[in-house]
Amino acid sequence: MNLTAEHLSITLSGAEIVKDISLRVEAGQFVGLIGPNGCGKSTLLKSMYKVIKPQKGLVFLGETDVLKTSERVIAKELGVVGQFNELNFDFTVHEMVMMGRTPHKHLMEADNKQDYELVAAALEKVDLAGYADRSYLTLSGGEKQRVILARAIAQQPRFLILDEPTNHLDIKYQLQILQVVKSLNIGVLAALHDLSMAAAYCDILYVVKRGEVLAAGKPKEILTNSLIRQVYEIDCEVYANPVTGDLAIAYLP
Ligand SMILES: Nc1ncnc2c1ncn2[C@@H]1O[C@H](COP(=O)(O)OP(=O)(O)OP(=O)(O)O)[C@@H](O)[C@H]1O
Repeated sequence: MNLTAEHLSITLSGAEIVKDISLRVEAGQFVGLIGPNGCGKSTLLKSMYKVIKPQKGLVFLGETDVLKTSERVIAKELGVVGQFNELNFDFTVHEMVMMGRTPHKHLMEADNKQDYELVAAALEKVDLAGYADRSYLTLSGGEKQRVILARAIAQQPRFLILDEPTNHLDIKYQLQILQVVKSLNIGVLAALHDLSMAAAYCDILYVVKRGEVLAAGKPKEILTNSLIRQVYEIDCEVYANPVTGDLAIAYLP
């Protein structure tokens, strides 16, 4: 399933945070959104998953007009892993992940065998198989992040939006989470901070600065010394990692 944004503009408290952004993620593609703190990545993503209403523009998930369709209908197709995963009430890890099944069920419909299997499989995927009965509030930041991803996996979405999914994660789980997400083989739009990881996992990158798309394309084609300098105001040298051949970046003093 593909996702498109057409000419999105978002003004918050009088400031134009997202300025006429259009982007497209094809079915099965992993697309990254990169750019400095405060450039508007989360705001753009929130408008695409209906938490913020844009002043202008359209969002389509396949043929569905997202902004005109109910959250419940969208949630059958779209999974979201947001940036902040704090709760006021406590749930067990099992209950948290089971919430991913809600969009597929009628009101008061009991959880069935398939729901239980999907929840167990999702927890297995994020390496939290033994955590089902733990209280969510007692988990570390990285464990919480993986529970939220498990919830999105149990939801069986056809598209996934992720806002800094590797926040809080140590290197093992950063790699694991991106691999798990990639292995789902669904369209993914993810805001990412680590440029080398974004280059390694994303088919296409959109580079955002001050609410505008500065560049878009294949990571190896667009991540140049001059673009990184322009976006992040730092000096660097982009090179091919001699061990892996992947794009690597040396940040210069
Ligand atoms: N409700 C709001 N009212 C006013 N300004 C806001 C509001 N929400 C966000 N902003 C501002 O919009 C800008 C973009 O924020 P956003 O969270 O989208 O950036 P980001 O690119 O995701 O940043 P980061 O990498 O730090 O997560 C920031 O300057 C932020 O302070």
